[in-house]
Amino acid sequence: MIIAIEGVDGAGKNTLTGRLVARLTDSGRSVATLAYPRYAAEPLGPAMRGLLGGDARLAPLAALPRATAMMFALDRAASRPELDALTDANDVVILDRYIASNAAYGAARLPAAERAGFPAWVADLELGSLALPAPDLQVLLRVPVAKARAGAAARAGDDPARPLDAFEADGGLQERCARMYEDLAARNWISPWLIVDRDSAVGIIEGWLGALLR
Ligand SMILES: Nc1ncnc2c1ncn2[C@@H]1O[C@H](COP(=O)(O)OP(=O)(O)O)[C@@H](O)[C@H]1O
Ligand SMILES: Cc1cn([C@H]2C[C@H](O)[C@@H](COP(=O)(O)OP(=O)(O)O)O2)c(=O)[nH]c1=O
Repeated sequence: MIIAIEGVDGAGKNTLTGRLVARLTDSGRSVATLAYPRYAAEPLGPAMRGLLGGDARLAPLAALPRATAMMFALDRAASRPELDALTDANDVVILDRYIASNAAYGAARLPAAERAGFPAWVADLELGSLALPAPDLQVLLRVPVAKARAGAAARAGDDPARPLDAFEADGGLQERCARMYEDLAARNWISPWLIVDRDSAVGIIEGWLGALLR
């Protein structure tokens, strides 16, 4: 079973993923995780990092939301053997971001008139052309954008190796993204969604999984 954790930068996806792994492991489930984008995976990882980090050589690509989204989608397509192996070997695979990140961030980067149609473009590309598996459950970790931004900024301050990237530094983008996520979750885009906050997230997700894995 594939669960995707989604939300704006600094929402707490990585923290929640760790807590879920601990809780599920304690209850005897086998769990694996995978985080997208896969910065460490050649050949696309360094390009995605450069694109988000403002590498001037990639500026023409970074300026095009569809080109940027294509890069993230191709990273997922290239991860398919790893994703399939993890899915086969475990009860639960938790993904820290997946296809909906492209729908939310890509739409948020487009002019308003092109936004509404973008999630369908992503679904056609990733579920259609690239034949990626739909997640069984998508979790929107809902945190006020100002709070998430403060978390991302604190993390960047604590870790010199992790400065804010171009998307994280753009407050307007994060606000539009949060609205896109609300829209995707409200209409259960490509699969069922759960909306949770930081405090209740682990318990609610565990409850859902208990029913699904029975
Ligand atoms: N449940 C929580 N309660 C309080 N702080 C949290 C919680 N989850 C995450 N944080 C803090 O918020 C910041 C961003 O968390 P992180 O998990 O790295 O977010 P993301 O993976 O969504 O970017 C970190 O400083 C983290 O310690
Ligand atoms: C996985 C993915 C991420 N993104 C964006 C969201 C983030 O702002 C950015 C980087 O992902 P992020 O998870 O924030 O990586 P890290 O926290 O390790 O730097 O890429 C997309 O636009 N589409 C995608 O498919």
